Amino acid sequence: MFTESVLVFIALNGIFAYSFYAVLVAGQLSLGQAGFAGIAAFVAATLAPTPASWGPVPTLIIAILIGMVVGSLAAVILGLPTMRLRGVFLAIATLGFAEGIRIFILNQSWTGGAQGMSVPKIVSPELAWALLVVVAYWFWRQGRSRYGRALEAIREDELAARSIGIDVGRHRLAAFVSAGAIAGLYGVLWAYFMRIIAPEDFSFSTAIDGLVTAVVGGSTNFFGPILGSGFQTMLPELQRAVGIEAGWLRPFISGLLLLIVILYLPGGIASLVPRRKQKIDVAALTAAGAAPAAMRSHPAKGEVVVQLDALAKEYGGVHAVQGVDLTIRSGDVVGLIGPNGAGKTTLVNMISGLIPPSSGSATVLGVEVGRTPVHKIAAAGVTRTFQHSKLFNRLTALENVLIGTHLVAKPTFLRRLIWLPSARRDERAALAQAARCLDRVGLVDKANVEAKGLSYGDQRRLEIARALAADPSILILDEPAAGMNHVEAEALSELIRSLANDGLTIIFIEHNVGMVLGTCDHIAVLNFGQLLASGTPAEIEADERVIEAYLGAVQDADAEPAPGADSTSGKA
Ligand SMILES: Nc1ncnc2c1ncn2[C@@H]1O[C@H](COP(=O)(O)OP(=O)(O)OP(=O)(O)O)[C@@H](O)[C@H]1O
Repeated sequence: MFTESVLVFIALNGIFAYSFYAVLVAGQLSLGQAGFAGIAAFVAATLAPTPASWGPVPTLIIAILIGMVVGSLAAVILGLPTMRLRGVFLAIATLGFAEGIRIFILNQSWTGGAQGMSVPKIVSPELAWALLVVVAYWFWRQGRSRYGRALEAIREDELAARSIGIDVGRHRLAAFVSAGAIAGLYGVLWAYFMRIIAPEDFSFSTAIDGLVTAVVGGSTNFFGPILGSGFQTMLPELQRAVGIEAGWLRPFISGLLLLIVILYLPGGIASLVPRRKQKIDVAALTAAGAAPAAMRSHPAKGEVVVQLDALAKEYGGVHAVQGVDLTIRSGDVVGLIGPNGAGKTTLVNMISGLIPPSSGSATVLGVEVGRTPVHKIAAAGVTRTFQHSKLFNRLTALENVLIGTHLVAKPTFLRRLIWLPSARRDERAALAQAARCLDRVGLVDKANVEAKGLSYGDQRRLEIARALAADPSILILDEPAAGMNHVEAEALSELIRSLANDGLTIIFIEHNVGMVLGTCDHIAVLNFGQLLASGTPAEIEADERVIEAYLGAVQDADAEPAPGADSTSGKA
């Protein structure tokens, strides 16, 4: 059953599946890999020397290098214009590209057209498996590196990843290029094993086979593609061994399996293999006080950190924010209050760079927002939480916060590949930073719990810990006390004050007026998108316009709770 070709095919299909895995880990669905493999195989087979002149192994090494470079270049050419596409749109665009390549190869004389090209056979099972192990090793080491975590964050929630400071476009392109390089490697190995290559070897069905292998094997575990390939390649062999000839059986079982995996086993076959969960003794880590990650410098107390001038945002005819002038100074706790729909979230979305203003200007930590991408504003020192929690739900609390250290942690992937002790030190420093932040919000004992398993109040605190992990100068909290009980809200208020005492500037939206009055140095009141009033809590409490537009309504609601008028939690 394990003939030479079965062994080689398991390895080759595994390598090809890794080229899908490379982008699936970042949540991208690409079908361009067959095109990358095809162009790489034909170019390498044309340009590489013959075994007669250079010997078989050097010939193959040169062909592999050419193939990987060609595959990467093809991925860059396709990736640059398509990296903004998501889901099925990316799949269609990449599929179109791959088909274009196949037709191009089909119509060239140097490729032999439909007849294809003959190539010397050099690849042996040992060699194919050695290369599969190298590729698997690459993804194993990638997994728990800063780069690997960033890809995971992008897959789980792209917006949250951006607000943590991850350059999503660059990471997605990097993942795409690695997919191109590995597809190129596959193309060359295929060519130098099969003796003859034809454009049909790199068709749509080849891409689908690779994708199915990666998905069935599992795209959240580095050994998934090997399991998927073993399963997919062995299926027809098993069929033959038990004497079933039906040719439709393999595609039928593959299709069925794909359906089962998508519906019931999102982690693929790999998720059935029991895995040692990375349980981390956070308490020990916090106590040991490992070397801190590279922290940044912060503005001096009282320095202007946010300057809004005539800031406005329009949605069609809706003036969500109109002509807001506001100055925020370093170390202050600033509360944003106002009725539902007053424009509070729109305002903080502009400050954090999530949406550009329609007019006016906003300078945040010296950066002009509107022209600056979110991750650069995060890099300048602004992190945030969201009105509707944007945690990475399938990851543990600690993993969530660890991703939050992206901006202050050092890149470790390449050093992890060669086991440099400095990479381990930097990973521990990032872990210690994450542990400290969990400790700060009182979640150390929940470090190893998945985010989706936490209570609502804990999820809110976890989002704060994740935002703190980047060592920001400005922390924006959008309704942090929503869903918290009285005691939890009080603890949160204390946390906010203690963070401000450490020099952090905090801007927070909250409907719990008592908490806002008791926590803030300054309060800005928005009404119908305009700044109704701004001042100290005492000034705001005594302001007739504020009482009329907002505080009066909140007090009435407190006296007689009515549906939809929740003064303590607001809407989540
Ligand atoms: N993407 C959008 N498209 C169209 N209108 C929007 C959009 N986002 C916000 N708005 C509108 O802008 C106005 C301000 O909304 P915003 O969410 O900023 O208010 P808010 O004060 O945060 O309200 P809440 O307290 O309910 O969260 C509302 O009328 C809202 O419907």
